[in-house]
Amino acid sequence: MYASRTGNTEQLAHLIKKEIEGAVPETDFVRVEDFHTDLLSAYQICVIVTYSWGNGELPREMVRLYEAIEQQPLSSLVTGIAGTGDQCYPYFCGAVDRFRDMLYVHTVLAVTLKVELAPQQSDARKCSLFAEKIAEKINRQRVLNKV
Ligand SMILES: Cc1cc2nc3c(=O)[nH]c(=O)nc-3n(C[C@H](O)[C@H](O)[C@H](O)COP(=O)(O)O)c2cc1C
Repeated sequence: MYASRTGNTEQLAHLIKKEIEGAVPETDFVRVEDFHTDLLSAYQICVIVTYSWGNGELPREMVRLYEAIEQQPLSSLVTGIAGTGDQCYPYFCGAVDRFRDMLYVHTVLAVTLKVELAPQQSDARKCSLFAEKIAEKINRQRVLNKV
């Protein structure tokens, strides 16, 4: 799930999606504005990709998702949070940090990733590691749930 104004975060979301598809059989790829938060509990994994706004704030369109995760019982949802930002701003990728802190408390947070503006070739490896961390966490959850 992603939010993007000028395309950097959408590019990052596509890279992550490509990597996750190699690790997870069935995925949906949606802009956050098009996602019904009532469906969150139907998913095993939720990956959020966001830009930052204001002074390291969440984009307005991400607030509904943030609050829904905070309020719903999603303690076995495996999550990952990634984002793009600009180091010129004092709070680089602040929205990633805000999500990270909330997801750590309310879900099974597997991984975080911050990328400077548009993703570069060197970020592809980071996206691959991001997907690996998600897959590892899902496998661990499966083992734990069997015990
Ligand atoms: C008004 C404004 C405020 C921003 N505030 C921040 C910020 O606080 N922290 C940060 O890391 N980036 C900030 N950015 C940079 C964007 O998050 C960055 O350019 C991002 O890659 C945009 O993603 P998008 O192309 O998907 O829209 C800001 C950009 C604008 C225009």
